[in-house]
Amino acid sequence: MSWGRHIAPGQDNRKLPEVQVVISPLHPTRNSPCLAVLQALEDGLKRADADPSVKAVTICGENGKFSAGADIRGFSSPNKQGLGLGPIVSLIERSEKPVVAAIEGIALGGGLEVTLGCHYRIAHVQARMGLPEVTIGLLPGAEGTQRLPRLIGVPAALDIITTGRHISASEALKLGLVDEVVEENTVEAAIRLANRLIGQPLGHRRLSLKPVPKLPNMEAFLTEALVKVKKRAQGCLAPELCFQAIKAATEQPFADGVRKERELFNILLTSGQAKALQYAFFAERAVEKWTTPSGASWKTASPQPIRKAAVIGLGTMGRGIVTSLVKAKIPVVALEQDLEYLNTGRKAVMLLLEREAMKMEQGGQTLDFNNPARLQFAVDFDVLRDVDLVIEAVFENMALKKEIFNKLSRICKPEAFLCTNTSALNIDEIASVTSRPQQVIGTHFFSPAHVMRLLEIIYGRHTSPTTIATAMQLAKVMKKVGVVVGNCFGFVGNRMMFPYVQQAVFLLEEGSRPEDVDQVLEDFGFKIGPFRMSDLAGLDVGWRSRKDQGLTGPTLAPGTSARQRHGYRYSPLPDLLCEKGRFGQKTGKGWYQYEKAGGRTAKPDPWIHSFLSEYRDTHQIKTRFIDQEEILERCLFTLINEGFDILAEGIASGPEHLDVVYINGYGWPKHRGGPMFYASTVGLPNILAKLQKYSEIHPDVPQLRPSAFLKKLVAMGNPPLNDWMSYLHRQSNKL
Ligand SMILES: CCC/C=C/C(=O)SCCNC(=O)CCNC(=O)[C@H](O)C(C)(C)COP(=O)([O-])OP(=O)([O-])OC[C@H]1O[C@@H](n2cnc3c(N)ncnc32)[C@H](O)[C@@H]1OP(=O)([O-])[O-]
Repeated sequence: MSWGRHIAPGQDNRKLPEVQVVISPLHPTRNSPCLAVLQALEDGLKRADADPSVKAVTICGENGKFSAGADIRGFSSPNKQGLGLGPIVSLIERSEKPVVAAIEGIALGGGLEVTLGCHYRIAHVQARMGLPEVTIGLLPGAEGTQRLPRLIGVPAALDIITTGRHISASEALKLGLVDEVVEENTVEAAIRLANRLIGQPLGHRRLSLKPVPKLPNMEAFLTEALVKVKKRAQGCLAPELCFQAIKAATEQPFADGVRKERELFNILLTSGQAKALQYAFFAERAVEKWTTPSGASWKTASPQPIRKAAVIGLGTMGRGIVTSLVKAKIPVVALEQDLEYLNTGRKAVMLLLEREAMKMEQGGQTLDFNNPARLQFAVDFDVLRDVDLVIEAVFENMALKKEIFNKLSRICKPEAFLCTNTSALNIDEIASVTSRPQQVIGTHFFSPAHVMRLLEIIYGRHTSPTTIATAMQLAKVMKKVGVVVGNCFGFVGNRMMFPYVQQAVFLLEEGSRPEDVDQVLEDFGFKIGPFRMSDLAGLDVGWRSRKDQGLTGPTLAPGTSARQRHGYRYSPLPDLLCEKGRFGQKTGKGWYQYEKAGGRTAKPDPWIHSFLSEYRDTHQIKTRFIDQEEILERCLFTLINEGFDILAEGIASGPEHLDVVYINGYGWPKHRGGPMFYASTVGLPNILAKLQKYSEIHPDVPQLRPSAFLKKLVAMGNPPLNDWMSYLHRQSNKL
């Protein structure tokens, strides 16, 4: 090579790099590699600048990956490493020698900001880029909010910075974020370009010197954009502060914009939200490392390949599951009980797939689903003989599920895995009718299954580690977050949801209106409050389950008190609504009224208000004003209390599991880190004191009685969340 020397780490075989710099490793350790990396980058640049034989510089990453950005753990370390990156980006930009970034793999966060200091950027066709700081509660604080709008304009910069989405190399090229996309060796292409640039003027390539491209209606555009950003943020601070930083770029000179960016960054850094979001980032990765109380673990279990899968039942859940499998490129057979159901299901699946294909096309991807080798519809169980895995997604009915599993056990090849999509039924009972209980597992999908990320993976008494590992691998391939949990009624998610919804209904009995309760929980950050949720899901679902449990309906013993079951408080309100045909959105009436059956806009319903007051009169309940604090505490603290019981019983192996379930399956606001993280921020002694208070007022509600594990943790001095599980079996002499 003839162009002189450059900075190129990890390219020893090319005999080029005399100055070696690694920008940031993909797997940062907990120490402070960032400081070392920054120092090395700064030293390398200074040496290149001082050395007259160096004519141009190339910056690349190690092992085919440019950089995943700053070490996220560093933001909560005392020296806040990573914050010195801005001046280094400026140093790169000021270089009198051309600097070219060679982007391979990923360039995210601080990594992409480094490239914005470079004079040119070349990306490999497979590379992905983005500024995901917003997703961990921050903003691109290395001058990225000031440089990106200057490079690609305000609308595109706003989109990328406030959503944190990753973009492909082809989109980056279209936007002007990179100058060239190559299919060959990116570093060599960058070196070639650097060679051509030697001696050419660089002023016009220094982004800090460029104006932000004007829009004819910048003010109106920004006003409208802020409304959208706030709406999407649902109480999360970072998107709005990202917006403010970009707005500063449109109004102020570069240096002032950078000062504003720093000020906003510090607000975010010290906000509890950033801590919660960063906890959520690591929690999601921690649950991949599953273990069970019997000692099975991700470390020793190996997943089996799934070359062909089947889905039984093409109702709402089955359709979404088929769609997810097709998107994951797993050939799938979709089975229904007869041709009529099959045709309805087929139409619905094809519609979903067409919509998904359209969405994917916008991102430059294709979805092949019109090929019988990829997707086959059938009514005959015989077609299941060669599949590696079956997901049964029929109606929640134990007898029906057992019948199907018995059949599957006889028809499927011996090594095939049998999964049941259930939200509460006993996995062991389902497995008991098969000859291979070790290959039976629960896979609880969330509706709509092709959209929702959560997959609760429930192992039974006999489920083998290989089966768990295979289900986890399937979740990953389907781009879902698999969380391994034990077998109990409602598993983790629904079990914690029961007391939450129960409290919401009790609050109606005592004086609240559905819209009051929903508002408080939506203000907290839930995407949707419990009554809007119940209307959306359909009140009849819970009604059917309560009838099966003998809590209501014809099997209820005559003379049972209306508001008591088994000696505890019970509210018949949801049953009464169902008896009146108010099933929620599907019937146009539920806890709210809708414009029509199937309508989606919930309006407070005066009928419900008078129904509630008549109900209170009938049962001689004195209506009282219930403040927001009580609504929030009673709903959330009972949910958290159940979480402590779940941990104590070994149903989940750590609080992160519960948090990941709630964030990904139940609309819990991510910027509050999940219910157990939230509990740790409120303080366990506070939660305990409030539960004790409410439990004294409502002694007939066992869900308000504080969990023994919660009490123990408080007695042990309120340890930090990541130490909780180590206290499970320790003795406390204060109890
Ligand atoms: C003023 C300052 C300005 C700069 C701000 C920033 O740059 S903010 C940062 C902006 N950047 C981001 O927000 C990017 C965040 N990262 C990602 O989005 C993804 O990790 C990925 C797309 C890079 C790779 O996805 P994938 O599915 O291939 O792999 P995976 O996700 O399983 O990760 C593998 C392992 O690496 C770990 N780890 C990864 N990145 C970081 C990190 N930055 N830090 C720490 N750790 C990190 C991860 O925890 C896991 O560890 P484990 O469990 O093995 O011990």
